[in-house]
Amino acid sequence: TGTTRPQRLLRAVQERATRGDSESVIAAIDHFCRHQEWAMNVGDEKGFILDSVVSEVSPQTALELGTYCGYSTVRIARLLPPGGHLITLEFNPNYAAVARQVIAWAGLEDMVQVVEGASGDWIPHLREHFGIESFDFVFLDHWKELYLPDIKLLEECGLLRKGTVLLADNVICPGTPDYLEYVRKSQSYESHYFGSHLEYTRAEDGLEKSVYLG
Ligand SMILES: Nc1ncc2ncn(CCCCCNC(=O)c3cc(-c4ccc(F)cc4)cc(O)c3O)c2n1
Ligand SMILES: [Mg+2]
Repeated sequence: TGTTRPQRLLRAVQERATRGDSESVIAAIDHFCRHQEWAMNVGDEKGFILDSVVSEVSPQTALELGTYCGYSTVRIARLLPPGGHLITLEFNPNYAAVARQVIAWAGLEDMVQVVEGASGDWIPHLREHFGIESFDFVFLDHWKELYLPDIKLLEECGLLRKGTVLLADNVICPGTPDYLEYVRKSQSYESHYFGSHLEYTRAEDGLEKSVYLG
């Protein structure tokens, strides 16, 4: 019994961040992970790269696979253009419950939909359930071995369009070798690697940005 790490992270947000101020929520989580307990958020260094890609794409429709505590959800949602909307899939109901509260503390609940369940089960139903034609932006941060099957599923379901930008976390650590090989070799993608570090550590990691060419 006792609290879980996500619950302790949420308490740090509620104690340190200002309601409605997404920057203070991001700072509170980074402070908690750097000075109290490491957690698998994309973090501030890779988060800066995520911010620049989201700002460049300025997506009306965005999908995140793997919400965890909602840190990257807040980073993305705070940069969406007017009318923009983010759907984030989370497998673990405890993580989803914490993420909803973190997103609400940041005042971003109107732009975000946290959906509980497995990516593979939900992707085929996103169009009918949420009226999504296709995604402008997809952030991959869930089970590393599901990155490749899930983008193939997104392709098959017609949820990617010419120019859709995929951004994948952890392509070095823990690593997603089959995904990397696929997007770098496929004629359907234009890929670029952004070198960085595993969140809150000096270990090597990075983000792979892949534009779907149709
Ligand atoms: N199917 C489905 N659909 C939807 C879903 N939503 C969540 N899940 C389950 C995903 C569970 C968490 C995924 N994330 C990671 O595992 C992760 C790990 C590290 C890491 C850990 C230890 C180290 F020593 C070094 C690096 C760092 C990261 O940045 C990571 O993102 C889903 N599954
Ligand atoms: Mg990650």
